[in-house]
Amino acid sequence: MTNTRTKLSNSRRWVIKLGSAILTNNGLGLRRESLARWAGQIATLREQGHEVVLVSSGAVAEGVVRLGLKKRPQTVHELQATAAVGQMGLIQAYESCFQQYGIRTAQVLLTHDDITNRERYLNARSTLRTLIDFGVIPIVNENDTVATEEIRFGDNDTLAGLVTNLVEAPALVILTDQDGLYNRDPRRFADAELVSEASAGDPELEAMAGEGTALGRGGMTTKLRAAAAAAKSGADTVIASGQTYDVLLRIVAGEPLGTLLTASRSPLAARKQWLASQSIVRGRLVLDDGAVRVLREQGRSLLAVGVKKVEGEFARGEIVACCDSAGRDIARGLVNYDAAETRLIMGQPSSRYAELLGYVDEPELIHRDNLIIV
Ligand SMILES: Nc1ncnc2c1ncn2[C@@H]1O[C@H](COP(=O)(O)OP(=O)(O)O)[C@@H](O)[C@H]1O
Ligand SMILES: N[C@@H](CCC(=O)OP(=O)(O)O)C(=O)O
Repeated sequence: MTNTRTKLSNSRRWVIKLGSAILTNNGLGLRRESLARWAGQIATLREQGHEVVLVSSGAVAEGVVRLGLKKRPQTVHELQATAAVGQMGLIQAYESCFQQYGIRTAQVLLTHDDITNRERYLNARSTLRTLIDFGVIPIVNENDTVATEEIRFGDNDTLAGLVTNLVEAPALVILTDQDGLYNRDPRRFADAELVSEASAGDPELEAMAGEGTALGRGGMTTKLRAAAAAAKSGADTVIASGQTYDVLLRIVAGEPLGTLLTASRSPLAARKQWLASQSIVRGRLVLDDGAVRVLREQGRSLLAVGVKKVEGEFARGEIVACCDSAGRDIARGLVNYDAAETRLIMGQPSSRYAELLGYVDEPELIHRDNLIIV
């Protein structure tokens, strides 16, 4: 076992992407027996203490059958309508598989815009994290009714990479119909060799990747891009075959299956480096001496009780600077409340947030994972 495989097996949270190529009967309906097998493995992972977020394709394939069509439609509006019909069946299939293990599931439909827009990003992130905290398995798919490029292209890999960032999972597994990334397309070259490990984002890999199948057309290119995106938040990616026996259990146990694409930084280090590189600071919080001390000396989160003054206008999720009473910058971080809300809760304990704001998001004003000392 390589060091990274061992490290990977210690990951608590896993994003697992199931692609059209293995999930569907050649684009006509879902492979329910395979789905039941993966659900069984995921139930075991949960018993072992792992958290799982699923990114699943298959809506169009299931819609094709439900609508009695002979083949996958061609036009974008027909694909969208077919996905809307099929998504019902997809979710129903997951719900009944997981129900056998007493596990609740939730449907989460996202577009890329939901993830790139800062505020919607934070909302999607809070919802997904809350679902995980509730012990629910989120089943994520592209919101095909409004997406156009992705549905035409048949790519849920990119979404899986973005979801990995969103839930800050240290590990992403992409299950497809090949054993992993080969040095060239194994469907076209019989002598293609499997790449067992490489760095995510290595430009040399793209040259090896070809197009995908007719149903899932992203092929290896989109999987490599997803791994590069996941690596930005410090996640390692494994690309493997969904047909391999007990594939998920074995990958999580650290067995060297498929292709491992490693991230160069840990998730926390990646986030802190991203924070340090951001130059736009939207506002300033003046802290009392006690707050300055716990931030600096104990690496704690910032609570509103330690804030004396709020300067500037900022939205939830933007970056603010924190300074001491003499005006010296001591930290910066992503703030959980906007400027008006922060003015209402400053100097107050978290227990009063609900009364002052009418609701509570997070108990911290800036969580320690989203804070760097400068
Ligand atoms: N270098 C490569 N290594 C492995 N598979 C490749 C490579 N280049 C292209 N492919 C193709 O990518 C396909 C998987 O991608 P895709 O059809 O998009 O699947 P999914 O629906 O799982 O996302 C494989 O069937 C394979 O033919
Ligand atoms: N979102 C769509 C299709 C996405 C898709 O096929 O992507 P992929 O599994 O990456 O080939 C669906 O559920 O049918």
